[in-house]
Amino acid sequence: MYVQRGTPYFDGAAYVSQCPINPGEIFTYKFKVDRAGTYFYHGHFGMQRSGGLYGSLIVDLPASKKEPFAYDGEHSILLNDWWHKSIYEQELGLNSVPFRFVGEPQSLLIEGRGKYNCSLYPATVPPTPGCLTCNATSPKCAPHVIPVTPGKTYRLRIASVASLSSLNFILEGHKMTVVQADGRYIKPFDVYNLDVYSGQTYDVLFTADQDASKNYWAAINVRGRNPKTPTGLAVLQYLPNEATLLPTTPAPVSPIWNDTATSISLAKQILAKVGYEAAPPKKSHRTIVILGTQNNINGNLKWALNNISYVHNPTPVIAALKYNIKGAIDSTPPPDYPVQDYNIFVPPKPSLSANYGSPLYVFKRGSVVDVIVQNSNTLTPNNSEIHPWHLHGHDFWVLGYGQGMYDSTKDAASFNLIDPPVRNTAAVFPYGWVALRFVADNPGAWPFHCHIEPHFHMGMGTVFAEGIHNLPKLPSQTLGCGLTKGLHR
Ligand SMILES: O=C1O[C@H]([C@@H](O)CO)C(O)=C1O
Repeated sequence: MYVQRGTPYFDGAAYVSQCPINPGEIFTYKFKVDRAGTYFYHGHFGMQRSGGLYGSLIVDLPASKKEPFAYDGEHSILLNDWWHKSIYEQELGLNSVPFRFVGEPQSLLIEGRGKYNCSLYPATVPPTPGCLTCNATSPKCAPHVIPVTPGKTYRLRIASVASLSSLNFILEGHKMTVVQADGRYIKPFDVYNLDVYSGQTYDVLFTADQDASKNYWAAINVRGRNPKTPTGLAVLQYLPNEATLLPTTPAPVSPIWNDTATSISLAKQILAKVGYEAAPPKKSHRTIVILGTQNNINGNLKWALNNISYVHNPTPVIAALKYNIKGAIDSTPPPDYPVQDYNIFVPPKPSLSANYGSPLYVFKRGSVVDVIVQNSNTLTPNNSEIHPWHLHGHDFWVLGYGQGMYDSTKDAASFNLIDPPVRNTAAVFPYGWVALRFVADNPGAWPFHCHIEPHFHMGMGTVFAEGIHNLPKLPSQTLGCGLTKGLHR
């Protein structure tokens, strides 16, 4: 389980440690509700999120405070993708030689509901009886309904816990004003469709100002991957119309999946609301450049960062550092950005083999860190994918996006230091880079990883740590596995 704004123990230890929770065991998570906004929680291990372990988390402002925007009502819009194969089968495929990818999802879900055309089910597999009787009027299978009163303004709290898909959200015929990203204020801007990457949240406002005799579709489509999944649909119900009055219009269409330019220009429109979010420090103390590559390690398909494919540490990282447990963690420093002449536009050379590892980046507490994530070509020629990068325990400023190879002299000069958005998940686009700045001011050990569940599973992550010795005594519940066995201090 992962809580976005947890205590150092739980938004870090529970994840980084991989300490299993035994059946029947009661585990308490504490976290400080320190910022109003739209968040979510989810399980991270063994593809738990793909299996349905997630939910939304909404933190209201104290009664004495007001948002800098007005609305009459609000709805949660939790987005996800869904597979028919169990998470165990998916995980097994990812770990197998030859590799079997999870493939495109069977359905896209809005608030946990989606649909599937049962006639596509292979004739050899008898459909479940529920599947046969499912239709739009059966309450069990009906799409999610978003009721609105004509003329009123609503806040949609959109969050994506998708395992794989980058999604594009549309409210048929309605303009949306985007006011928050990842729970932080942004300069409001208007859109008719919005890209939402896994791990991101957006708060948007819209007014129910269309023909009130009809209902409308709320829709999600796949971006960034050649879609094989039909549009995910919910019903925007104009009261007092019946919820079962389905729109007669076709499912809304998003920009075509490989129109990266549109996604990049949308990302660049997202700027902080000045006066509500602080500007970043003008300089960083340390810059790390992380090259993400897809690699073949002894026949296994993996992702690697600077040639290291991340494997989880069997010992809780925080405990290993705090108690100096010998041999518990990889003491080799993470490699620097590898080969200067690396060509990001072609698949990695077979001679450039990656290795497994669990290196840690340890930062001085309070220091300002820049992270440049560089994207590259996968093992498939002419292919580079979107990766939403997510940092636990901190928000970062998104200083800039660029195409091609990052150039430290030229590109650093173009960083936005005036009003970059503050967030916790930012996409790196195909063949591009993204520059992030954060203050290492939250004692703990924090995963930094691609939020695509199979990609993290395949090694696309690392751990950032700071101020471990400033942590109080660790709760005994975080100890007990790996080399912390029997260590109850
Ligand atoms: O990690 C991935 O693996 C597949 C493909 O690259 C190899 O099958 C895919 O589309 C991914 O996103």
